[in-house]
Amino acid sequence: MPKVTLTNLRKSYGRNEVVHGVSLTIEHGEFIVLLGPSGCGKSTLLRMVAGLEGITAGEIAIGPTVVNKLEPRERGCAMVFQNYALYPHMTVRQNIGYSLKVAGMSRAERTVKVEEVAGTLGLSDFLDRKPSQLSGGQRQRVAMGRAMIREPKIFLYDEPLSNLDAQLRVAMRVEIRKLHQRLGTTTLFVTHDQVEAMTLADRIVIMNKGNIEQVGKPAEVYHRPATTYVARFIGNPGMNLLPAVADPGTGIVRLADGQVLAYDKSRWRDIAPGEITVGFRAEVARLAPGGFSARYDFAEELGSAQLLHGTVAGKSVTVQSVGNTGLRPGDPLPFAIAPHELHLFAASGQRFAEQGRVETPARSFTPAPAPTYLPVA
Ligand SMILES: Nc1ncnc2c1ncn2[C@@H]1O[C@H](COP(=O)(O)OP(=O)(O)OP(=O)(O)O)[C@@H](O)[C@H]1O
Repeated sequence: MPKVTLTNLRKSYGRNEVVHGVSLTIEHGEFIVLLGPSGCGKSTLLRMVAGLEGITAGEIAIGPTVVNKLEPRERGCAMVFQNYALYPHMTVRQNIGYSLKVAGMSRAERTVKVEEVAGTLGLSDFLDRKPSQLSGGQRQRVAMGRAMIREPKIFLYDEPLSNLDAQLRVAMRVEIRKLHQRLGTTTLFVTHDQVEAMTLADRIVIMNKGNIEQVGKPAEVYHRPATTYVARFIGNPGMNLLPAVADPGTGIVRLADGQVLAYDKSRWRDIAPGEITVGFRAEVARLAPGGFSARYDFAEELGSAQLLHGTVAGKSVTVQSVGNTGLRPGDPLPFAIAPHELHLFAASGQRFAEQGRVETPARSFTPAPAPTYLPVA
């Protein structure tokens, strides 16, 4: 499986530049997710790799070959679209086998290959149905089968799960991940859904207005967001971000309402005194009387926990709690945050530099005690 190298890739429509010089290497066999809000240029980037859009400047290489001038079919990519793009008058068998037929493969050979791919995707019982007789998830599997049968060097997915209901999306996510484990095909997957990105990707590329904001493993972008944009975009809810004034001498930050938070002074480098943004995740705040305090607004029930929404220094904050708090709107919402859980960003939105190597926090894991069995009498 080849690697894909994008070098300083630009795209303009008329005078409007929508991709501003993107460079990215997708390693051999890697699953990369392009993530960003609507209009950030992720589909354009994918379509440029596929050859469906021309490029304005820069270079795309698949393996050692620069493919800028190659036709889509010469690039070895197979694309799966959001709307499936199946032929409605053809059966599942014909849809999956169509590219082999066009390539002149015999009927007998085609039958073997189509049945093999259909088996992999759990479609064996539907081969003689038309797309209109299938569920959304089954149609999407046919679309994947059509891509797979060409044995592409690269899979390109453009929001393939957007038209599916929530449960089916989760099921298809698992199938796509398993398929990737089995085939190891280099994959570029576009989505605006950060949960999809976190669960599927080897590495996530977070895009903002035609630029790459951060590239990293899911845990990296979650635990060490490079900018406030990433901090807000990744995680559900996104990171709490509050404007503050830093005092690097004492290692505290002061919010607009005068409340202070202490950060880990030994960790952060080059914190200039003055305005910064301080961030923390909802799940690291502990409800604690006498701690830092917000005004309680309302709660969201998640089943396993509650998200408590409040206001501090005129900004919204969200903290997680387990169990019923009995709080009423307007009550104080007191909580504490350990200094090492705070993230510090410059006024520009860039994360401040940290000392040495900072590991992604490891979750402690305590094995369950071995079960004890009563002797059978
Ligand atoms: N054919 C076109 N002509 C002019 N502008 C275009 C064209 N295609 C896309 N754009 C613009 O390029 C920008 C990037 O579009 P793109 O479709 O890549 O975004 P996206 O991140 O994939 O968004 P979405 O999730 O909504 O598909 C947008 O501002 C869009 O309006």
